[in-house]
Amino acid sequence: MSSNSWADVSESERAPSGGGWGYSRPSRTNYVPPHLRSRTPSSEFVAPSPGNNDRGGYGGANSGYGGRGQGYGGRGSGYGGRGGPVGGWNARSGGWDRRDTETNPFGNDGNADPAVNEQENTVINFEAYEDIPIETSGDNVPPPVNTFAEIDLGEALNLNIQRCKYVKPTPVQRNAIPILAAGRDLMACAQTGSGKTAAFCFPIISGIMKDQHIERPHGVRGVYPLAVILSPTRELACQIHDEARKFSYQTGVKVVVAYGGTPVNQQIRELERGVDILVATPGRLNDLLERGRVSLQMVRFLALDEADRMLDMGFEPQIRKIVQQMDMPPPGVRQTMLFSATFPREIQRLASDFLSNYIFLAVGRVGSSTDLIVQRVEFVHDSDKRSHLMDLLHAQRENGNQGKQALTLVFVETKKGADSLENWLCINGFPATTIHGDRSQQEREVALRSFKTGRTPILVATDVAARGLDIPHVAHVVNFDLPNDIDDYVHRIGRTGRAGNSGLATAFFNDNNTTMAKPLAELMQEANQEVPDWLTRYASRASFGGGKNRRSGGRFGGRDFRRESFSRGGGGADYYGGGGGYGGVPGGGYGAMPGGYGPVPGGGYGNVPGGGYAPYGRGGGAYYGPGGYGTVPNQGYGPGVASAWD
Ligand SMILES: Nc1ncnc2c1ncn2[C@@H]1O[C@H](COP(=O)(O)OP(=O)(O)OP(=O)(O)O)[C@@H](O)[C@H]1O
Repeated sequence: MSSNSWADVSESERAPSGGGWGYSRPSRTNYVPPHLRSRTPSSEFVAPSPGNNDRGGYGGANSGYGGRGQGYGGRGSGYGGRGGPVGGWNARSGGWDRRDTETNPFGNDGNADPAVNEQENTVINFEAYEDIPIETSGDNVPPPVNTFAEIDLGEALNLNIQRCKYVKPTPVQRNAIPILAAGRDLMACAQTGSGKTAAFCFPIISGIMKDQHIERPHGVRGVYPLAVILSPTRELACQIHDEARKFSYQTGVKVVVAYGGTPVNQQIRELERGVDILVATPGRLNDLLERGRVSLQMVRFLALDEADRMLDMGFEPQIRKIVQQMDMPPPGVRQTMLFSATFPREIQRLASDFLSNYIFLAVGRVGSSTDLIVQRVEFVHDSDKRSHLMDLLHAQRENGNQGKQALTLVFVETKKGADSLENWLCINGFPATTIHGDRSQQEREVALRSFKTGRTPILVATDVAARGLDIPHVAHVVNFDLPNDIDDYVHRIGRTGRAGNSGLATAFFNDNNTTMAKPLAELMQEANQEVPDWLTRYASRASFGGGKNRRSGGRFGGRDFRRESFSRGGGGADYYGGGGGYGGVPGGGYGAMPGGYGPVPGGGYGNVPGGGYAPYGRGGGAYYGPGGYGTVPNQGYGPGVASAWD
């Protein structure tokens, strides 16, 4: 395969000014870093508005869109469009070289010296990613790469990739990075835990590194990030910030995070020390914009992580405000990238407002869960849920599956329910903590740390922890209360089974969840999971079939909505690929389990021939026997096999 260096980008895609990404490249002396700028006596930065175009706004004479001197779209030296960057590498030594003082984000494991880290990342099971169906649609899609080396990311970033022990790109990285590196907009859908964060961070960081002399407006106060990454939750924003700091270590690219629930002035001070990449939650970013402390006029890269959530009803107005009503360059000038594991069709349609001539990428079946997660669903009445959970936890404990190496994440519907369940678990000898929207940010952060370190190996959470969080050793996700939306279920269970590892997800289902029966049964079937007969029966009852199944078409999965809108069955390969797929679980999948679950007559755990989930059936053997979960070749939790329960 030919290399996909940025130097290969076609002439027509390049910025008209010939200046890399179309940025002005004034002499270094013009550049004033924010921390110096804020010290100069100057007028206050005013966030541009339609009636205020004289500074920084669209059409302004000096720095606005269409401005002739230095502005976006300006002739000669303007921010005149996008394209693959050209020109040499840069560690951003002009302006704010902070490499000497930068703390090492790799910490003690660290390994700031990549030579120490030559060993392959043994955590990721790359076999699990072979044969994964991939679909791209859009014009002139850049070809995928097989190695990071094929992409011209820059030496400093390559060293950090080594420090992270990423040896090979994951499928979403193989496909998304060349697309983004070529300057294209992207809507990318890839399964939970498959490495989407790096897929959008790498091109952003290397894109910024490529620009030697980005000129930010000076003489006015304000902070001018070059990239904005938005995340729906504070914890996820922090996690992306931590990751991005590792990736940008010693590159001179500065990453700052801003999120609610913490003092805004502290964040403003941090921002004023300089920012290239701003990771933020929408509420806090709007606050900063309204205060006139941040300007988006220099933004070249916009990434929405969990993009479907960001454009869902709750967040959409805030996102529109940030992206369309402030001073952010429009689509086509900035580069926009949307990532999620789920992309309902109506959200895709909405999202297309933010994109320009974009490529749609689906890695795996859109909105599907990964085969790496064993999914079980049990019929449990509300009144029995606690004792049922207790049974599961006792079983784990008896099998030695607890503590730091086997964390359990329990999802509930309400904040009150979370507190009450946490309390009950603690009273009953299971150290637990909780995270939900009624807790202070400090409490949330303490809880998450306590869970990650295994001090409290059970975390009871609302949906605030459903998306994006990458917590090693989450071995079991329990949907104590099922969500009302199948996509939320996909994200919740995706807290386990990450980066090629196996995981277990158990859902408690009862008559309150009938609308979920059909989408849940379909999802499980798609992921090669054993669907209990009783669930199939629920799913087949017409009155229960509706559900909040937002998936497109008659077929489970969904795809680029443009294809569905514009072609009727004719064009395009079908990427669903059938069978096989992600986990490649041999032998009919996990626990080809005769007998049923729960209330099914003649079924239930205890009746699983040859096995049974201790303490329900202590026979050992085929399924959840003592000594480990299952005997699925390569992937299972059987004795002697590296197990998520170790
Ligand atoms: N190329 C790689 N090699 C090894 N490990 C990787 C690679 N890329 C990512 N990872 C690791 O895989 C894990 C999952 O990555 P990440 O959190 O980006 O997943 P995601 O696709 O964003 O998941 P979600 O949909 O839940 O947000 C992380 O621990 C990350 O460090």
